[in-house]
Amino acid sequence: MSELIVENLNLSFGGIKAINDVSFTVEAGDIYAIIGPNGAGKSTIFNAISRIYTPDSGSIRYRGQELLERAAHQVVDLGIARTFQNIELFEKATVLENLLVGRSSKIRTNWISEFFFTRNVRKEERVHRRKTEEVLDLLNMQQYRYERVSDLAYGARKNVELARALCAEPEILLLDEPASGLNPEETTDMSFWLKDIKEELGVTIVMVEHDMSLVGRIADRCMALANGAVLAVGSVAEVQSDPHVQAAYLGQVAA
Ligand SMILES: Nc1ncnc2c1ncn2[C@@H]1O[C@H](COP(=O)(O)OP(=O)(O)OP(=O)(O)O)[C@@H](O)[C@H]1O
Repeated sequence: MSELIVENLNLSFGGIKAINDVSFTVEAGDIYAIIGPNGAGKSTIFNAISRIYTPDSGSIRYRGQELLERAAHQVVDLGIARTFQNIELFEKATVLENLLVGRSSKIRTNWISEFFFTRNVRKEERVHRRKTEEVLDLLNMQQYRYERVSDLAYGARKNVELARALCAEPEILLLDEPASGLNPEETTDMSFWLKDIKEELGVTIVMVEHDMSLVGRIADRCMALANGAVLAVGSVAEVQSDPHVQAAYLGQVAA
């Protein structure tokens, strides 16, 4: 089943055409990789899906619903969570506190019941804590629970960001460069976490990634972009062997 259908997306910043008639489809349960050289438009696509940017034209349908008719907070409520290229966490807060922030889209009680700390609030808090513990277990992060984010190494902070996105119980996870800044061992760990998230939680993953070793290991489908336009779509092997991709993307990386 198609989970996300992007059609004829166009987005310009002044004279720069960041996205040029981009269309692609993500099937439910897949890991879908978006690759391309710097400035290709990868993050802009994520920002359009999560409604930070409004495209000039086109359509982004998630399970049949037009996302361009929704505001950013509604996109999260629909089950789409994301991470950012540059880690965006509350640095002075603990890991657990950051994860509880990830639960905010699931909070159903209002400020009056919270003020009086009613039974519903206590019950809801238990559910949030249980969910965050499940995520900590899944990503093997229990030992970091009470650590301040600012005290963690970079690789661990990347995991916290992933964990926080998972705490929203998403159906689709948009990951902007999950392996950037990670060493080879951490990248291997990340590939296992992402496979677990796909296989154990059934979450669809769309990831922007430069690290082709990670993409090759886990992506079911791949789209290559350059200058805002689609160069090739297919399996990772098909996309990597496409002559347009080799010229535009791999050529630049090798240069
Ligand atoms: N807010 C913005 N204002 C103006 N131009 C922007 C803005 N965001 C992106 N761009 C431009 O749009 C184009 C696509 O940028 P984008 O960040 O999507 O590329 P990218 O493929 O994610 O690159 P990278 O791999 O370096 O992150 C670039 O030319 C970029 O300079």
